[in-house]
Amino acid sequence: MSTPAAEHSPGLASADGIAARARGLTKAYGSGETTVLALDSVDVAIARGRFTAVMGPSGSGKSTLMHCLAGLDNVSAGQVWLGDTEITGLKDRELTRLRRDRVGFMFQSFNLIPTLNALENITLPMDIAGRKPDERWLDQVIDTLGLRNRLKHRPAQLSGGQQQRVACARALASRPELIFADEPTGNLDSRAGLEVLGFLREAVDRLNQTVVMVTHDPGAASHSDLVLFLADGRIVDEMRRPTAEAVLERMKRFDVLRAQSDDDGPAPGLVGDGAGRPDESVPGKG
Ligand SMILES: Nc1ncnc2c1ncn2[C@@H]1O[C@H](COP(=O)(O)OP(=O)(O)OP(=O)(O)O)[C@@H](O)[C@H]1O
Repeated sequence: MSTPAAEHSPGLASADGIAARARGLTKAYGSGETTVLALDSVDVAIARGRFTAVMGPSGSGKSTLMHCLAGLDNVSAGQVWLGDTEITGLKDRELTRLRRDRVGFMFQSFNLIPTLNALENITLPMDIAGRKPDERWLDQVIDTLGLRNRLKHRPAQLSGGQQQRVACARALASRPELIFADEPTGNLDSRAGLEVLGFLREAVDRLNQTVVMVTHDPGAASHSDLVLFLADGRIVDEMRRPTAEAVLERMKRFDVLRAQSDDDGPAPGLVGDGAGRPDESVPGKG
Protein backbone atom coordinates (compact mmCIF):
# COMPACT_ATOMS: atom_id res chain seq x y z
CA MET A 1 0.00 0.00 0.00
CA SER A 2 1.47 3.29 -0.88
CA THR A 3 -1.01 5.59 0.85
CA PRO A 4 -0.15 6.72 4.38
CA ALA A 5 -1.95 4.81 7.09
CA ALA A 6 -3.79 7.87 8.29
CA GLU A 7 -5.39 8.60 4.91
CA HIS A 8 -6.72 5.38 3.49
CA SER A 9 -5.80 2.27 5.32
CA PRO A 10 -7.46 -1.08 5.30
CA GLY A 11 -9.57 -1.40 8.37
CA LEU A 12 -10.61 2.17 8.73
CA ALA A 13 -14.33 2.13 8.13
CA SER A 14 -16.22 5.22 9.24
CA ALA A 15 -15.43 5.19 12.92
CA ASP A 16 -14.98 7.23 16.08
CA GLY A 17 -11.23 7.05 15.78
CA ILE A 18 -8.32 4.71 15.52
CA ALA A 19 -7.61 2.22 18.28
CA ALA A 20 -4.36 0.96 16.75
CA ARG A 21 -2.48 1.37 13.53
CA ALA A 22 0.61 0.27 11.73
CA ARG A 23 2.63 1.84 8.97
CA GLY A 24 5.08 -0.10 6.85
CA LEU A 25 4.89 -2.93 9.36
CA THR A 26 7.41 -5.56 8.34
CA LYS A 27 8.34 -8.70 10.21
CA ALA A 28 10.95 -11.13 8.96
CA TYR A 29 11.94 -14.41 10.58
CA GLY A 30 15.32 -16.02 9.97
CA SER A 31 18.03 -14.67 7.75
CA GLY A 32 19.66 -15.12 4.38
CA GLU A 33 17.98 -17.33 1.82
CA THR A 34 15.63 -18.84 4.37
CA THR A 35 14.20 -15.51 5.49
CA VAL A 36 10.43 -15.61 5.74
CA LEU A 37 8.68 -12.31 5.38
CA ALA A 38 5.74 -12.86 7.69
CA LEU A 39 4.54 -9.26 7.25
CA ASP A 40 5.45 -7.22 4.22
CA SER A 41 5.09 -3.48 4.78
CA VAL A 42 1.54 -3.57 6.13
CA ASP A 43 -0.44 -0.36 6.59
CA VAL A 44 -3.54 -0.85 8.67
CA ALA A 45 -5.80 1.11 10.99
CA ILE A 46 -8.09 -0.56 13.49
CA ALA A 47 -11.30 1.42 13.92
CA ARG A 48 -12.32 2.21 17.48
CA GLY A 49 -15.63 0.76 18.63
CA ARG A 50 -15.69 -1.82 15.84
CA PHE A 51 -15.32 -5.57 15.53
CA THR A 52 -12.58 -6.38 13.01
CA ALA A 53 -11.80 -9.92 11.87
CA VAL A 54 -8.49 -10.96 10.34
CA MET A 55 -8.57 -13.88 7.92
CA GLY A 56 -6.25 -15.47 5.41
CA PRO A 57 -4.64 -18.76 4.48
CA SER A 58 -2.47 -20.59 6.95
CA GLY A 59 0.90 -18.87 7.23
CA SER A 60 -0.38 -15.60 5.77
CA GLY A 61 0.72 -13.62 8.84
CA LYS A 62 -2.48 -13.27 10.89
CA SER A 63 -0.99 -14.17 14.26
CA THR A 64 2.15 -12.18 13.52
CA LEU A 65 0.05 -9.12 12.72
CA MET A 66 -1.90 -9.50 15.93
CA HIS A 67 1.23 -10.00 18.01
CA CYS A 68 2.95 -6.96 16.50
CA LEU A 69 -0.13 -4.74 16.94
CA ALA A 70 -0.45 -5.90 20.54
CA GLY A 71 3.20 -5.29 21.34
CA LEU A 72 3.77 -8.98 22.01
CA ASP A 73 6.42 -9.22 19.31
CA ASN A 74 9.01 -6.77 18.02
CA VAL A 75 8.94 -5.61 14.41
CA SER A 76 11.69 -5.72 11.77
CA ALA A 77 10.67 -2.37 10.26
CA GLY A 78 7.82 0.09 10.35
CA GLN A 79 5.82 1.65 13.15
CA VAL A 80 2.92 0.60 15.35
CA TRP A 81 0.68 2.83 17.46
CA LEU A 82 -1.77 1.93 20.16
CA GLY A 83 -4.10 4.91 20.21
CA ASP A 84 -1.68 7.84 20.01
CA THR A 85 1.21 5.97 21.63
CA GLU A 86 3.89 4.68 19.32
CA ILE A 87 4.82 1.30 20.74
CA THR A 88 7.67 0.49 18.40
CA GLY A 89 10.79 1.41 20.28
CA LEU A 90 9.29 1.06 23.75
CA LYS A 91 11.35 -0.84 26.30
CA ASP A 92 10.10 -4.24 27.48
CA ARG A 93 8.95 -2.90 30.83
CA GLU A 94 7.00 -0.07 29.22
CA LEU A 95 5.44 -2.51 26.77
CA THR A 96 4.43 -4.86 29.56
CA ARG A 97 2.74 -2.03 31.43
CA LEU A 98 1.03 -0.76 28.30
CA ARG A 99 -0.32 -4.22 27.47
CA ARG A 100 -1.49 -4.72 31.01
CA ASP A 101 -3.24 -1.37 31.22
CA ARG A 102 -4.60 -0.90 27.74
CA VAL A 103 -5.00 -4.24 25.97
CA GLY A 104 -7.15 -7.30 26.63
CA PHE A 105 -6.39 -10.77 25.28
CA MET A 106 -8.48 -13.85 24.55
CA PHE A 107 -6.85 -17.00 23.32
CA GLN A 108 -8.09 -20.30 21.98
CA SER A 109 -7.05 -21.99 25.19
CA PHE A 110 -8.85 -20.11 27.91
CA ASN A 111 -5.81 -19.89 30.19
CA LEU A 112 -7.92 -19.82 33.33
CA ILE A 113 -6.33 -20.63 36.69
CA PRO A 114 -7.97 -23.86 37.93
CA THR A 115 -7.73 -23.04 41.63
CA LEU A 116 -9.42 -19.65 41.32
CA ASN A 117 -13.15 -19.17 40.90
CA ALA A 118 -14.64 -17.33 37.95
CA LEU A 119 -14.67 -13.92 39.61
CA GLU A 120 -11.10 -14.31 40.83
CA ASN A 121 -10.02 -15.29 37.32
CA ILE A 122 -11.80 -12.29 35.86
CA THR A 123 -10.11 -9.80 38.17
CA LEU A 124 -6.71 -11.53 38.30
CA PRO A 125 -4.88 -9.25 35.82
CA MET A 126 -6.03 -6.20 37.77
CA ASP A 127 -5.16 -7.83 41.09
CA ILE A 128 -1.65 -8.50 39.81
CA ALA A 129 -1.39 -4.90 38.63
CA GLY A 130 -2.62 -3.69 42.02
CA ARG A 131 -5.59 -1.97 40.42
CA LYS A 132 -9.11 -1.85 41.78
CA PRO A 133 -11.77 -2.85 39.29
CA ASP A 134 -14.41 -0.30 38.36
CA GLU A 135 -17.31 -2.11 40.06
CA ARG A 136 -20.02 -0.67 37.84
CA TRP A 137 -18.16 -1.66 34.71
CA LEU A 138 -17.40 -5.09 36.09
CA ASP A 139 -21.08 -5.61 36.94
CA GLN A 140 -22.02 -4.62 33.43
CA VAL A 141 -19.50 -7.04 31.91
CA ILE A 142 -20.65 -9.88 34.18
CA ASP A 143 -24.30 -9.30 33.35
CA THR A 144 -23.68 -8.85 29.64
CA LEU A 145 -21.83 -12.17 29.62
CA GLY A 146 -24.48 -13.88 31.75
CA LEU A 147 -21.98 -14.94 34.41
CA ARG A 148 -23.78 -13.58 37.47
CA ASN A 149 -24.66 -16.98 38.91
CA ARG A 150 -21.38 -18.63 37.93
CA LEU A 151 -18.97 -16.34 39.77
CA LYS A 152 -18.17 -18.76 42.59
CA HIS A 153 -17.57 -21.71 40.26
CA ARG A 154 -14.10 -22.93 39.45
CA PRO A 155 -13.20 -23.50 35.79
CA ALA A 156 -13.64 -27.29 36.10
CA GLN A 157 -17.24 -26.69 37.18
CA LEU A 158 -17.98 -24.66 34.06
CA SER A 159 -18.71 -25.74 30.48
CA GLY A 160 -16.25 -24.85 27.71
CA GLY A 161 -18.49 -22.02 26.58
CA GLN A 162 -18.81 -20.68 30.12
CA GLN A 163 -15.04 -20.86 30.56
CA GLN A 164 -14.55 -18.91 27.37
CA ARG A 165 -17.08 -16.35 28.64
CA VAL A 166 -14.98 -15.99 31.79
CA ALA A 167 -11.92 -15.48 29.57
CA CYS A 168 -13.92 -12.88 27.65
CA ALA A 169 -14.91 -11.12 30.89
CA ARG A 170 -11.27 -11.16 32.00
CA ALA A 171 -10.25 -9.49 28.73
CA LEU A 172 -12.98 -6.86 29.18
CA ALA A 173 -12.66 -6.30 32.92
CA SER A 174 -10.06 -3.55 32.84
CA ARG A 175 -11.98 -1.79 30.05
CA PRO A 176 -9.06 -2.02 27.64
CA GLU A 177 -8.74 0.19 24.59
CA LEU A 178 -8.45 -2.87 22.42
CA ILE A 179 -9.18 -6.58 22.76
CA PHE A 180 -7.28 -9.10 20.70
CA ALA A 181 -8.92 -12.48 20.27
CA ASP A 182 -6.94 -15.29 18.64
CA GLU A 183 -9.31 -18.01 17.43
CA PRO A 184 -11.55 -17.50 20.47
CA THR A 185 -14.02 -20.12 19.26
CA GLY A 186 -11.42 -22.63 18.09
CA ASN A 187 -11.92 -25.04 20.99
CA LEU A 188 -15.67 -24.71 21.29
CA ASP A 189 -18.58 -26.60 19.79
CA SER A 190 -20.62 -24.53 17.38
CA ARG A 191 -23.26 -23.52 19.93
CA ALA A 192 -20.75 -22.33 22.52
CA GLY A 193 -18.73 -20.67 19.76
CA LEU A 194 -21.80 -18.76 18.61
CA GLU A 195 -22.43 -17.65 22.14
CA VAL A 196 -18.93 -16.25 22.52
CA LEU A 197 -19.18 -14.45 19.19
CA GLY A 198 -22.47 -12.99 20.33
CA PHE A 199 -20.80 -11.70 23.49
CA LEU A 200 -17.91 -10.18 21.57
CA ARG A 201 -20.50 -8.52 19.36
CA GLU A 202 -22.31 -7.19 22.43
CA ALA A 203 -19.03 -5.97 23.89
CA VAL A 204 -18.69 -3.81 20.79
CA ASP A 205 -22.34 -2.77 20.40
CA ARG A 206 -23.36 -2.32 24.04
CA LEU A 207 -20.08 -1.66 25.81
CA ASN A 208 -18.40 0.23 22.95
CA GLN A 209 -15.31 -1.95 23.04
CA THR A 210 -12.92 -2.53 20.14
CA VAL A 211 -12.23 -6.11 19.13
CA VAL A 212 -9.73 -7.60 16.68
CA MET A 213 -10.24 -11.30 16.10
CA VAL A 214 -8.07 -13.73 14.16
CA THR A 215 -10.12 -16.61 12.82
CA HIS A 216 -10.17 -19.35 10.19
CA ASP A 217 -13.93 -19.63 10.33
CA PRO A 218 -16.04 -17.63 7.83
CA GLY A 219 -19.03 -18.06 10.13
CA ALA A 220 -17.13 -16.45 13.00
CA ALA A 221 -15.90 -13.66 10.71
CA SER A 222 -19.50 -12.90 9.71
CA HIS A 223 -20.09 -11.54 13.23
CA SER A 224 -17.57 -8.77 12.62
CA ASP A 225 -18.07 -5.37 11.03
CA LEU A 226 -15.10 -5.70 8.76
CA VAL A 227 -12.87 -8.53 7.57
CA LEU A 228 -9.26 -7.88 6.62
CA PHE A 229 -7.80 -10.54 4.34
CA LEU A 230 -4.12 -11.30 4.59
CA ALA A 231 -2.09 -13.23 2.04
CA ASP A 232 1.67 -13.62 2.01
CA GLY A 233 2.10 -11.01 4.70
CA ARG A 234 0.03 -8.34 3.02
CA ILE A 235 -3.49 -7.09 3.41
CA VAL A 236 -4.93 -7.84 0.02
CA ASP A 237 -8.62 -7.19 0.54
CA GLU A 238 -11.26 -6.12 3.00
CA MET A 239 -14.98 -6.75 3.30
CA ARG A 240 -17.51 -4.68 5.20
CA ARG A 241 -20.67 -6.21 6.66
CA PRO A 242 -19.44 -9.71 5.81
CA THR A 243 -21.65 -12.74 5.40
CA ALA A 244 -20.29 -16.24 5.94
CA GLU A 245 -21.01 -17.09 2.29
CA ALA A 246 -19.17 -14.04 0.92
CA VAL A 247 -16.17 -14.68 3.19
CA LEU A 248 -16.07 -18.33 2.20
CA GLU A 249 -16.14 -17.38 -1.50
CA ARG A 250 -13.29 -14.91 -0.94
CA MET A 251 -11.24 -17.53 0.90
CA LYS A 252 -11.76 -20.04 -1.91
CA ARG A 253 -10.02 -17.65 -4.29
CA PHE A 254 -6.92 -17.86 -2.09
CA ASP A 255 -6.98 -21.65 -2.38
CA VAL A 256 -7.12 -21.45 -6.16
CA LEU A 257 -4.25 -18.95 -6.32
CA ARG A 258 -2.22 -20.96 -3.85
CA ALA A 259 -2.68 -24.13 -5.90
CA GLN A 260 -1.57 -22.24 -9.00
CA SER A 261 1.50 -20.80 -7.29
CA ASP A 262 2.42 -24.24 -5.92
CA ASP A 263 2.43 -25.48 -9.51
CA ASP A 264 4.44 -22.46 -10.66
CA GLY A 265 7.35 -22.44 -8.28
CA PRO A 266 8.57 -21.44 -4.83
CA ALA A 267 6.33 -21.10 -1.84
CA PRO A 268 4.77 -17.69 -1.33
CA GLY A 269 6.17 -15.61 1.47
CA LEU A 270 9.84 -16.24 0.78
CA VAL A 271 11.80 -13.05 0.31
CA GLY A 272 12.35 -12.20 -3.31
CA ASP A 273 9.41 -14.24 -4.39
CA GLY A 274 6.81 -12.20 -6.17
CA ALA A 275 5.06 -15.13 -7.76
CA GLY A 276 1.64 -16.28 -6.91
CA ARG A 277 0.63 -13.29 -4.84
CA PRO A 278 -3.09 -13.02 -4.83
CA ASP A 279 -4.97 -9.99 -5.98
CA GLU A 280 -3.39 -6.92 -4.45
CA SER A 281 -6.17 -4.61 -5.47
CA VAL A 282 -6.67 -1.60 -3.25
CA PRO A 283 -8.80 -2.64 -0.32
CA GLY A 284 -12.01 -0.74 -0.09
CA LYS A 285 -14.60 -2.94 -1.62
CA GLY A 286 -17.75 -3.61 0.27
N1 LIG B 1 8.90 -17.84 15.28
C1 LIG B 1 8.92 -18.01 13.97
N2 LIG B 1 10.05 -18.37 13.34
C2 LIG B 1 10.09 -18.53 12.00
N3 LIG B 1 9.04 -18.35 11.18
C3 LIG B 1 7.87 -17.99 11.75
C4 LIG B 1 7.75 -17.81 13.17
N4 LIG B 1 6.48 -17.44 13.44
C5 LIG B 1 5.84 -17.41 12.25
N5 LIG B 1 6.67 -17.74 11.24
C6 LIG B 1 6.35 -17.78 9.80
O1 LIG B 1 5.76 -16.55 9.46
C7 LIG B 1 4.67 -16.76 8.56
C8 LIG B 1 3.40 -16.17 9.17
O2 LIG B 1 3.05 -16.94 10.33
P1 LIG B 1 1.74 -16.65 11.19
O3 LIG B 1 1.74 -17.59 12.32
O4 LIG B 1 1.62 -15.20 11.46
O5 LIG B 1 0.59 -17.05 10.15
P2 LIG B 1 -0.96 -17.30 10.39
O6 LIG B 1 -1.67 -16.67 9.24
O7 LIG B 1 -1.36 -16.86 11.75
O8 LIG B 1 -1.00 -18.88 10.26
P3 LIG B 1 -2.06 -19.96 10.84
O9 LIG B 1 -3.38 -19.62 10.21
O10 LIG B 1 -1.52 -21.26 10.32
O11 LIG B 1 -2.05 -19.86 12.32
C9 LIG B 1 4.61 -18.25 8.31
O12 LIG B 1 5.31 -18.53 7.11
C10 LIG B 1 5.32 -18.84 9.50
O13 LIG B 1 5.91 -20.06 9.18
